Amino acid sequence: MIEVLVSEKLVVRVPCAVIEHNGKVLAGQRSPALSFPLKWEFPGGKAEKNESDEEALLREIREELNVEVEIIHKLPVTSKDQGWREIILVPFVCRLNSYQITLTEHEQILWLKPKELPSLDWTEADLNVIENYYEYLSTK
Ligand SMILES: Nc1nc2c([nH]c(=O)n2[C@H]2C[C@H](O)[C@@H](COP(=O)(O)OP(=O)(O)OP(=O)(O)O)O2)c(=O)[nH]1
Repeated sequence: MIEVLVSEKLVVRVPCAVIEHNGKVLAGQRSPALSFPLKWEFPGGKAEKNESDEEALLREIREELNVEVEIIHKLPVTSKDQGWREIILVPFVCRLNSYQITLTEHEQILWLKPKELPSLDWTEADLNVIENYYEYLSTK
């Protein structure tokens, strides 16, 4: 995991995936046992030492969903200040390359049309990701 102290604050880099398939997007609900319990997120997780954002993303998606994805587009980085640490979300639009999903960490997943995404209770940082995803869709 890469954790950098900047001005006494821990900065954590978290690549995450906006996975598209058949016009829908995958949303994952966090486990009740984790931080941000039961909030919705884009699958991904903290990068490890010496890992690029892309490598970390592909590894996390394999670990959490047991599928392969292909990166299509990098969305703007967004951050969430938690007081004691700052989470830097690095979102990538991805497509599925294998289709048999097995959940190892999430409580559940949902496939939603892009316009349906705001109906879920997302982590705060993800609201920016959704806005940036809409912006990306509008330019396609
Ligand atoms: N994967 C992912 N994490 C997110 C999103 N939004 C958001 O605030 N986060 C936060 C939740 C976690 O604190 C962190 C990702 O950490 P992680 O998934 O590798 O591990 P974790 O739940 O055990 O993390 P932690 O909070 O206990 O340190 O980023 C998101 O869309 N996707």
